[in-house]
Amino acid sequence: MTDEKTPPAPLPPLLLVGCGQMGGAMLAGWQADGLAPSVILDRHRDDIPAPHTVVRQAADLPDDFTPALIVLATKPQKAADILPSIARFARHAPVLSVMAGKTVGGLTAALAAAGAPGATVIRAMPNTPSAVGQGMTVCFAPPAATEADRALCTRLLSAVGDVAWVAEERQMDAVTAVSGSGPAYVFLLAELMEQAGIAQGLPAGLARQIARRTVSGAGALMEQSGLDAAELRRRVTSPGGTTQKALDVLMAPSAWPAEMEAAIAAAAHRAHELAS
Ligand SMILES: NC(=O)c1ccc[n+]([C@@H]2O[C@H](COP(=O)([O-])OP(=O)(O)OC[C@H]3O[C@@H](n4cnc5c(N)ncnc54)[C@H](OP(=O)(O)O)[C@@H]3O)[C@@H](O)[C@H]2O)c1
Ligand code: PRO
Repeated sequence: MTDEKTPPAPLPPLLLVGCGQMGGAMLAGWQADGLAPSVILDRHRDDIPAPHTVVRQAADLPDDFTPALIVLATKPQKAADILPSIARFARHAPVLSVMAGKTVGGLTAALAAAGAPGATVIRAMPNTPSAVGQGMTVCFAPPAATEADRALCTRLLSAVGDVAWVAEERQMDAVTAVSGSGPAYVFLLAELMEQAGIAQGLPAGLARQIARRTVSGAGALMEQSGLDAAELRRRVTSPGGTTQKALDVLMAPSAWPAEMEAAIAAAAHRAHELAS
């Protein structure tokens, strides 16, 4: 008998289409987890070491490559250009799209028109903390996807963070607005706290250090404590103290509560628009 856990299955060979901010973030995590020799299509990357192969244009994709999964990580606006060039691989391997907005139905139809009828398409919305294994990815699979397809996606995406699945595709727009775009809201918070610290007379370097560390430290505390965010907030807020004065500004009904709701609604609306 041994207490040692069975190691997870090795990550399979991928065709990664687009290796920019999001594709690159996921690839960094997958490389750290022993990704099998894969092919990356991106015109800008020349820094990805063996055993992986980088091609700059779709015409250079090797005919004899048999990926277990095709990951689509180009901008949604480029989907129509790229899909015909990868359709030949989609006849044999499922497609995992991380493109905001693009629907399973739309991608499946485009692949069928490009010569891959009946291709299996699964959607995922990851975020850039995947680069450090702290990602949050939410997936949607249509009924045509098999349990093996779903397990493959879960295995791959759990190598770079947490994974959840939704049963209704329309929920992907809200997910995109909250966790896909969400790191940007948190980074903005760090930026604004730094600027406000400088406005209060702090040296720029110190303002930067305390803003960044406060954001990352609060995130780590939330993660490790498992407590509700609201309870952690209350534990900082002494009655009649300094935090309460700041929260009176931020939590006014027309301030952050309304602004965050409007911001997330705007992002979700844009995700919906990107479908077409
Ligand atoms: N960034 C995020 O935080 C995030 C989070 C979740 C989901 N996503 C989704 O992930 C996708 C990628 O976003 P991103 O921010 O990573 O975009 P990005 O940085 O522009 O990455 C896409 C990469 O693919 C390359 N590319 C596109 N078409 C190509 C072609 N035909 N041949 C060779 N290379 C090609 C692009 O080069 P060019 O720039 O020259 O075209 C670029 O290097 C989007 O659909 C987005 O909705 C992004
Ligand atoms: N980045 C992509 C966008 O801004 C999708 C979520 C995060 O459209």
